[in-house]
Amino acid sequence: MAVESRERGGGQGLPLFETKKLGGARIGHKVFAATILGCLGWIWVYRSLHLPRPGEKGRWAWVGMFVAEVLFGLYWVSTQSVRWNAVCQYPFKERLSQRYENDLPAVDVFVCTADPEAEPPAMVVSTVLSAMSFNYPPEKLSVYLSDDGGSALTFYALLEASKFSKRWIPFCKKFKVEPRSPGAYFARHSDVGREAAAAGEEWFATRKLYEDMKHRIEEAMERGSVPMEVKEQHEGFSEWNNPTVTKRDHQSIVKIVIDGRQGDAVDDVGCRLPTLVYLAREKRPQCPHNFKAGSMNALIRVSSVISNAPVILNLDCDMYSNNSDSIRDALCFFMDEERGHQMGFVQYPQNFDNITKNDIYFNFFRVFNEIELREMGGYEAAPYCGTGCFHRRESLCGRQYSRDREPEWSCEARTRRDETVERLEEDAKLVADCSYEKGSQWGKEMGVSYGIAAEDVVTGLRILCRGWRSVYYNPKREAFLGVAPNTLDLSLVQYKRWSEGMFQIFISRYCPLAIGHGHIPFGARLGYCIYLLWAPLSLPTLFYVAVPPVCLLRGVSLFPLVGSPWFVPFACVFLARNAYSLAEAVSCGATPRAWWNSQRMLLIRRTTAFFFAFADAVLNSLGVSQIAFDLTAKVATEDTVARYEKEIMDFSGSSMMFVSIATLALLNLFCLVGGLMKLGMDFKFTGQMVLGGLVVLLNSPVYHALFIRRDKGCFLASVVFKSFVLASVACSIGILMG
Ligand SMILES: O=c1ccn([C@@H]2O[C@H](COP(=O)(O)OP(=O)(O)O[C@H]3O[C@H](CO)[C@@H](O)[C@H](O)[C@H]3O)[C@@H](O)[C@H]2O)c(=O)[nH]1
Ligand SMILES: [Mn+2]
Repeated sequence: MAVESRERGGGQGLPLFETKKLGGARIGHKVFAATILGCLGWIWVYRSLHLPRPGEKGRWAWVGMFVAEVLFGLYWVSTQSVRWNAVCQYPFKERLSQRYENDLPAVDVFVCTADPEAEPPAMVVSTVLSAMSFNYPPEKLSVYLSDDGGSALTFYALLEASKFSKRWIPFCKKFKVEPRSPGAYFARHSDVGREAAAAGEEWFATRKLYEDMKHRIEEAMERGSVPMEVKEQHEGFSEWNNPTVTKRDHQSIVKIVIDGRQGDAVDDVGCRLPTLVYLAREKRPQCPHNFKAGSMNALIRVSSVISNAPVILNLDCDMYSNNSDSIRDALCFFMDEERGHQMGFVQYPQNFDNITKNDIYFNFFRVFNEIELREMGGYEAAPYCGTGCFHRRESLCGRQYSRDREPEWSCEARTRRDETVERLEEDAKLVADCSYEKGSQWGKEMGVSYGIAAEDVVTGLRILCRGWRSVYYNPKREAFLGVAPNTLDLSLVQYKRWSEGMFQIFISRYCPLAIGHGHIPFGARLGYCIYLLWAPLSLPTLFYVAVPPVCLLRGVSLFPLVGSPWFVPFACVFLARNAYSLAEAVSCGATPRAWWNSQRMLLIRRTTAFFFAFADAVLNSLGVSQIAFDLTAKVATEDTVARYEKEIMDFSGSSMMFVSIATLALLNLFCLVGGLMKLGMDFKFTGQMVLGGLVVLLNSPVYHALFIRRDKGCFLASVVFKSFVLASVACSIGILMG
């Protein structure tokens, strides 16, 4: 097929994508890296030469500082692996359509949702509608919604969306609407805008239809049930007739809501509609369902029965498509005649449409998207990040890459064009049953991996180890936009899941330092470790922010005298590292204030989420605890949203993480004040005071919430009480020991 099509023209022989190396300040970076490395060595020499002898005061603190500094140093070295190989990708979708417009492969889009309360169905179906209206031949497009909430309300919302799509898709195509999520589009464009003026009546009518639909869905949500007359209209609701059907206990439900093969599946202007499928895989209390990984695997199998497209796009339910050409861009990487055959997956960055100017919770992965992922892409080993990712079905299903196999783009021979809908649904239900996976390779060699809270990253690594390559593509116009957590609690819970999952990978047999020889370049494997080691990084960080302040109270000096030559490397590392990270963030579009906020969030994450993740991962590996998937809620009360938009931190929550945040902040404050009173401005302690002073400065919103603010986003009284007690105990121990 490839040869034949190429002859049809379309810039014959020209590649479908180009990869360009990003040059930039390479020499400057090398000088910087060498300087830091030199200084790190200098610090280590200082520590080993000045270690207090056994029995001397502060020996253990010194040993701890030494170990922490060695670990920070090594970690820093690994972060350099993703700072010298950046590339930029340029797909040529015009060439793609010139050469292959009639032979484009079918694409299956998977959208996962898990809970109608945390993930409102109105939002979910907006994402589904954005996927249905991709600029792509509809007969080759199928959209699957996996509902782990097993909720009739979500099914109802999908039915509503299928009706609305008949109006929405032609509207999008006619007026070249972007983004094609109706929720996002109407939120962004008002009725006095240019768009409304251009489309006139039709614009208002479409918005009215959308708002009525949204209203009906939200009303059903509030009532907690689907309207009776709707239930009677669609036999699909009979699945929920049995009162024993609950979120955690129900049979497989598969409903082909739109069957794209049928002649009558057309929109308001007579164009074909894409296929639309609702899936709630079987759930039984005694049967582990493996969270999102389990739902992805059920989707892979169910879709193989119904449409079996060779390309799969995976989206979280909040990640709507912001660019209707993303499929075409992604296909350029898979279909390029030279290099396409080895591409296993194409990852787009995760972006959000609710980031505030100074990004108080450091949600926006700016440097990660603009620098680190581009570098991983430079190694052709971009990680799979769970959403916004196009997969080749065969690589996701566990197939080894082989040079000799021609890629198979046509739908598999086993197309079931003539099968009835009922038959397809019955067959699909079988593969969505719990029993289907028993004793199989699903979750192991096939599909998305089980047992690790970061199922996406480990799955990506395993695909790379089977010889496939991966691309990271970061287009100018964001391809997908989602909802970032808007409270501290949500953000920390999310980071806890990520860091725990990633550390689990590090201690599993898929540790990238141990596997991937010959498949994944060493630099990329080291690059993976940056994230996989988040959790253990909490230990030296906790030491570094808890022990020096206590030592200050005790009068134990941990840093060299200001003015002595030994002070130079400390100052150098501190200044150069921060200046560099500030410059990096600003060059990626962050405000200086956002950078400052990011430093606070790094401190908070490392001392809370990462630490608890570390503890849980260790317990988990000992078999004491089980992995969990704490969903990130995508809705919040008005009060919370208002605080988020005003960039006021929200500390409400009773988790131990909040106790840790407040305790560390208070400890540093008490010790700094105590130390200053006891020691005055002693140059021997300047280093410690500066360190403590910085921690206090970073924590200013914490003190504000502890002592001044009186709104609902403050710490709970119980958290305040516990942290005062803990901080005071730590200080007293310090004083007594001194
Ligand atoms: O049992 C479950 C739990 C979650 N989900 C879905 O998984 C997606 C991601 O969940 P979310 O709570 O939004 O987590 P995030 O932290 O935002 O997710 C990131 O991190 C996860 C791994 O930790 C990846 O699975 C996600 O794709 C990635 O976007 C959502 O669409 C959920 O509906 C399920 O389908 N079933
Ligand atoms: Mn999410």
